[in-house]
Order: sequence, then structure tokens, then C-alpha cells
Amino acid sequence: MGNKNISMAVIRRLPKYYRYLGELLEDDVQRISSKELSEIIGFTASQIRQDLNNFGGFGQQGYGYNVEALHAEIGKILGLDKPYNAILIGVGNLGQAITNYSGFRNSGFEIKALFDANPRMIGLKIRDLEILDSDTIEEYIKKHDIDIAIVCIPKNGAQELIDRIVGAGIKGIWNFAPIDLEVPKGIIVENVNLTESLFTLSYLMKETAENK
Ligand SMILES: NC(=O)c1ccc[n+]([C@@H]2O[C@H](COP(=O)([O-])OP(=O)(O)OC[C@H]3O[C@@H](n4cnc5c(N)ncnc54)[C@H](O)[C@@H]3O)[C@@H](O)[C@H]2O)c1
Repeated sequence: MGNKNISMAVIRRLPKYYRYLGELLEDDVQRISSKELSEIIGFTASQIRQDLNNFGGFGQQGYGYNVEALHAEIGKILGLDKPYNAILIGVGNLGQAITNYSGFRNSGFEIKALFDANPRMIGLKIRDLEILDSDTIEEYIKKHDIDIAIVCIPKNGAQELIDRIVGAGIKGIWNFAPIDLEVPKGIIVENVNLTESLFTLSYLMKETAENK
């Protein structure tokens, strides 16, 4: 099924549906109404019906949604029906935390190799992965089937690194460096910025206090 017309706002909500439906599956829940789903997820029931209508007839009047089918379909739309190989670059505080988190692997994203520019880090191991010299990164990408680069280096040097790994064939970048990267068409960058999220928290707290 082509999903070209699904809006980015819906796409941004899909991971949440996928996660909650996964939890329902673990609890052996086989079907659920939009009203019940609304109580769990927090979106309105009409928002849920509207969102899920994008993907065909999963909801049936008086039956609700088939949890397993909907979970599988959303997984397929998100591209989670295949595994991804990743490398992680910059094995500092953040890089180590990401490497140590097992949840990504359980979701089908496997970190295959770690790279750092600091000679004192090279050769050390995090979990079962040895830290490799980032000078060898292009060679590694070309030899292995790597889909995603997880970028955990500082802003300085990040664009140069991106140019190198994109040149070597990386198609997706999960970027934690606080910089707007420039990439050629067809290369996907997903930025993660915890500080921006913290600023949103600050705003919402301020608003709540002012409206008391
Ligand atoms: N986006 C977020 O939410 C978020 C959260 C925390 C930190 N950060 C950012 O992530 C970056 C890393 O933070 P940290 O606390 O892990 O820093 P850190 O100093 O502990 O680690 C950075 C690591 O990157 C390596 N490195 C630097 N330049 C490199 C290069 N060109 N190639 C390969 N390796 C290189 C360093 O040797 C070091 O090991 C910083 O830019 C920080 O601002 C972002």
C-alpha cells in the first residue's frame, strides 16, 4: 500500500500507536475500541479514528480494532518489518548511554560498530563492541551493510563527518549533535534534541503557573 498522502502530523503519531498497541498485544488484548484506545493514548477517539482510517478498514463498527493486525500494519508503514544495521559515532557520555540501552536492538535496530576519534578510546569495549578508529569509518560502511549512523559527536566537526559517511553510502542519520546538517536529497536526517524538549517543558510549566 502506498502511503504517500499521509501527513507528517499523522506519521509523528504512528510510533505512539505502535508502542501502545505492542503493549496491548503483550497483555493479550485482541481488540480495542477507539474510545478505549483514547483513554490509554490520550488522543481523542475521533482523532484516533481519523488517523487510523488512513490505513484501511481495521476498525469495524461494534468490534473495534484488531490489535494484532493494526500493530503489524503500522509496523509495516513505519518500516519496522525489517531489521536495520547501525553504527554509532562519538562514544562519549551520550554515545555510551545509547549503546548500553538494549531497547533499540529489541526493536530491530542493531548497533554493529562504534567509532571515535579519540585515540584513548579506540580499542576499549562497550558491551561486546570494540571502539574503532573513526578514520576507518568509510571503509567499514562500504564493507558492511549499514543503514543508519547514530551521530553523538559535538557540533564541531559534525558536518565534515556527515559528508564522509554519506559519501560512503549511509542513507539515514539519527543526529544528536546540536547542528542543522546539510545532506543531499534522498538522505534522511532525524534530529533529536533533549534540550528543546526541556525548553518545551519549561514553557508549559510557565504557562500553567501564569494561568493559575
Ligand atoms: N541531542 C540531544 O538531545 C543531546 C543530549 C546530550 C548531548 N548532546 C550532544 O551530543 C554530543 C556528545 O555529547 P557527550 O556528552 O556524549 O560528549 P562527550 O564529550 O562525552 O563525547 C563526545 C565523543 O565524541 C568523540 N568525537 C568528537 N569529535 C569526533 C569526530 N569528529 N569523530 C568521531 N568521534 C568524535 C569524542 O572523542 C568523544 O568521545 C554533544 O554535541 C552534545 O551537545 C545532544
